[in-house]
Amino acid sequence: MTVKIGVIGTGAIGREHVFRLSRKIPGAQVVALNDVNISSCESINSDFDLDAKIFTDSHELIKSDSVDAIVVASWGPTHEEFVNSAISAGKFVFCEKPLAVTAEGCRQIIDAELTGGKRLVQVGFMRRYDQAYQQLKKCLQDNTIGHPIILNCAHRAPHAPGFGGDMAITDSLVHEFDVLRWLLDDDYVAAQVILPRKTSLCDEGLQDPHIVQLRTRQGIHISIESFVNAHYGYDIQCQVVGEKGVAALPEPASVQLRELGKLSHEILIDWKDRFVAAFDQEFRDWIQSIKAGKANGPSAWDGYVVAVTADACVKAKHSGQFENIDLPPRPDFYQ
Ligand SMILES: NC(=O)c1ccc[n+]([C@@H]2O[C@H](COP(=O)([O-])OP(=O)(O)OC[C@H]3O[C@@H](n4cnc5c(N)ncnc54)[C@H](O)[C@@H]3O)[C@@H](O)[C@H]2O)c1
Ligand SMILES: O[C@H]1[C@H](O)[C@@H](O)[C@H](O)[C@@H](O)[C@H]1O
Repeated sequence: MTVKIGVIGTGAIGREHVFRLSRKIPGAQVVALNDVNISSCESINSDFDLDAKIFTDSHELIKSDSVDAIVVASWGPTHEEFVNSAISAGKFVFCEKPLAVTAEGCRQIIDAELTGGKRLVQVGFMRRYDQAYQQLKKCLQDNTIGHPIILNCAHRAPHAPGFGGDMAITDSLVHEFDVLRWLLDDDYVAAQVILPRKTSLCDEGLQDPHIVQLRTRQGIHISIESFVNAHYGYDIQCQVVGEKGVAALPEPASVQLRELGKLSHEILIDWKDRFVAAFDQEFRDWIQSIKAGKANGPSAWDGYVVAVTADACVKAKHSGQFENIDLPPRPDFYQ
């Protein structure tokens, strides 16, 4: 069986996903494209030698009989509308983060899925599929370092073009908010945001970096440095301090060089290169889950928890205080 896919949003990541679904993932075929910028769909068809039908109306693409499942990779504020439309059409939908830009929007998606009685939504939290994070999780599950007590993490990117307001939290740190609760099998109860001296090497008016502190139900203290204009590279760090040892996320493999009086390693620059294998695995799993008839990756509930966490962090950034993260009980549907 080939899963026929329609992709909404063919910008930077939409283009990447069309490429991987068409060239790398068995059992998938991209048959339909939609973007407000039609020329980006046309160039994808010609660059990847595809013959996908270009829809000018995203809702027509979602309803089309020729489309089995939808990938939403458009601008964040459009996600909620397209995911709800896919649920109404009874179709599987993979939605890039964020699931919705408000926690309330995520909650409504959960309600729609619960009413339909079937898990259809997967959210694009690809770090769970990254081998380095999986190795770190295995180390914690094996109790190698005892109970985790403190996490020291960093999310550094060279530049953040187009970033404004609180996007370092709502657009970037959402990856940490998802992957760390998955890593620890825990949930957050409170957040505080500390604002260090601003870098002078970013757009005027932007606060960068941030230090986000999270407290979990088990009492674990998490500190995440978000520095999205760090210039030197794309660098994701996660160190877990346990009762009897320390475990750190493995670095991406790179050749160790000794030359001209230096010992060096390359550091990646682009997020696409850091998580390429994770994106591939995420889509392999998604296609398998569609064939099996039930979405099983990061769920609408996970998208909701992340949105509640991001809201608390934004509030904490402006109040300077610890803010509570209040979650209702997780519905059995998402266990
Ligand atoms: N998982 C990840 O690591 C990751 C990486 C990058 C981006 N993303 C997410 O993917 C989404 C897209 O990001 P991007 O970097 O590709 O942005 P982008 O700006 O390059 O692309 C967004 C595309 O959406 C299109 N679009 C906007 N409104 C639309 C609408 N109403 N209908 C159809 N198309 C519409 C735009 O024309 C554009 O082509 C964002 O939500 C972003 O947070 C996730
Ligand atoms: O949209 C991107 C993407 O999600 C990357 O994985 C993340 O590290 C960036 O900071 C973010 O802006």
